[in-house]
Amino acid sequence: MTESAAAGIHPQPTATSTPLAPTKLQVRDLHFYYNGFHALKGINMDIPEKKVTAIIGPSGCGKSTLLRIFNRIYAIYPKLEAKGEIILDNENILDSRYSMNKLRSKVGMVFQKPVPFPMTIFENVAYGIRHHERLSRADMDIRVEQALRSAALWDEVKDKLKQNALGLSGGQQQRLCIARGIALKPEVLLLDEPTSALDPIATGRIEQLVEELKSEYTIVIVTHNMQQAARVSDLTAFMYLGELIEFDRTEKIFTKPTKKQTEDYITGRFG
Ligand SMILES: Nc1ncnc2c1ncn2[C@@H]1O[C@H](COP(=O)(O)OP(=O)(O)OP(=O)(O)O)[C@@H](O)[C@H]1O
Repeated sequence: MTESAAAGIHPQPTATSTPLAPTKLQVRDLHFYYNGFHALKGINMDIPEKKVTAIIGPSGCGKSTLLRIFNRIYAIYPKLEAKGEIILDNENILDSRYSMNKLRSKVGMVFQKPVPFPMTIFENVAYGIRHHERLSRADMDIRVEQALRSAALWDEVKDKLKQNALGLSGGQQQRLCIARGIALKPEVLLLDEPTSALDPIATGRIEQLVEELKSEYTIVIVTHNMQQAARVSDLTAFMYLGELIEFDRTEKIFTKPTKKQTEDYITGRFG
């Protein structure tokens, strides 16, 4: 074993790159089937800790499918099947014995459209925490405030915590959903096109937030927006027809991609 492998630092699956950080999620020969349809074909990638990894590619290439496997959302549907391994902290999260509760506490997810619960701003954040932990009233107040501060929303909502969350703007709702995810203190945060329903100002705030959050969380973001991938991510994965075509440092993907398909996509020749 090499010294870096022994230290848990795995090279990215491209010949030229050197690892940015220890690996947090190791994807090994991952295949995914929707009722027999082969949607992901032998994906291998090492996602580094406390960095932002973007997944890009044309519609239908499997970006969201891959992201959702990281917290096993598919497991609730009987005809969906994943094969291969995803190692998180030395354990295979695809193993049916791996506890879903544990996975939910380690891996948080934020969806494309913000979907606050129809309850107060405070309760939106507190709800998930209550499911996992018993906290005193005072401790809960602190946790909710911390989460809202981390999501850069506290100053805007601190005087209206008892108001219904549905009264917030779209951008505020999305930051509330991020606060809800952060409140459980996950290690990995999955963002599925988190700004596609937002205006440019709200998008800018979320991008800034992603930049701030990466000091504490391993972030994986799916985006249709290549400029966004270039702005926020350290590494970019380009997918096409269920395969991982190229995965490297973002700067390299956008300036000197190795594969022709990547180049064609980033220069707008297809997709
Ligand atoms: N529930 C499903 N049942 C059957 N096939 C599905 C299902 N969801 C996705 N697929 C198929 O799997 C493939 C990958 O879909 P996925 O949603 O992961 O792509 P994507 O890259 O995220 O696309 P988009 O950018 O349009 O969101 C596509 O061919 C899609 O039609």
